[in-house]
Amino acid sequence: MSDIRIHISNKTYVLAHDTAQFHHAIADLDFIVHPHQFVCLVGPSGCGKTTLLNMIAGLDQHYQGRIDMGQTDKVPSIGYVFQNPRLLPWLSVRQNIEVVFAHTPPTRLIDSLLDSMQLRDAQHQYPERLSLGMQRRVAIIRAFAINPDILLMDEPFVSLDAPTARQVRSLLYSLWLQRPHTVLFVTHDLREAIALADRLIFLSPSPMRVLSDIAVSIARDQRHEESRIELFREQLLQNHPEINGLL
Ligand SMILES: Nc1ncnc2c1ncn2[C@@H]1O[C@H](COP(=O)(O)OP(=O)(O)OP(=O)(O)O)[C@@H](O)[C@H]1O
Repeated sequence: MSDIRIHISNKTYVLAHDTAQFHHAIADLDFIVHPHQFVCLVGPSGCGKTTLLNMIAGLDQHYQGRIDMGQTDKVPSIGYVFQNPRLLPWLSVRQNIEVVFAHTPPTRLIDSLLDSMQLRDAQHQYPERLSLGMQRRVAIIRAFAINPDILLMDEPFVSLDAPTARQVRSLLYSLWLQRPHTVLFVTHDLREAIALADRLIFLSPSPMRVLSDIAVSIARDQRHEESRIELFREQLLQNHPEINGLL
């Protein structure tokens, strides 16, 4: 696995109600993601974060620029956890995970992921019986199960209550430590970003570009300490006036 290079020189949306007008979503966005890095993208609502993830996932190809996954011999595999867990209601938890495999699903891997996300007992339940936090955990397992070259996560804990968000975040973090993947994780929550990331990329309002690219220096085994996270956050806001008022 090599670096992922993202250079978007221009992304515009033509407006549906008036095709002569357009919205300039992204301009000169440039950054590199190193293998197995956990990168959080932080920016104001509507700045273009989901647009960028969709472009990386290949769901939106209408832009000028280049996204280079560094692989010429095979199409990179991409895991995508959307804001909405997008589970199929007629399939059980386990079947919702197995559905991503074209051939025989890897039983032991799925068992291990269900254990990591504390969902083994719920594996035969259907989505309507699950809490939102459980549904989000299933979506995370489904994305990890294919062992993707890059894992895209679009505010996966949005609209969870604070204790549930903390629980799912901590499960995700432990899973990622066991199986370190390259992650691009979108969030509005600066404390969440600091608790998870190797690197924080702050994005401007549209047209979106990189405002700051900051390494998180807190040791991995101290990320559960809220006082460490808060201290880092305060220093960050003090030392980087450009990100004040962004969120
Ligand atoms: N299909 C579309 N047509 C026109 N404009 C669009 C379209 N999709 C998104 N936009 C606009 O592009 C901008 C970026 O949207 P996007 O959803 O990528 O932002 P975001 O940063 O992910 O927002 P949020 O944090 O609120 O989820 C917004 O102004 C949005 O209205």
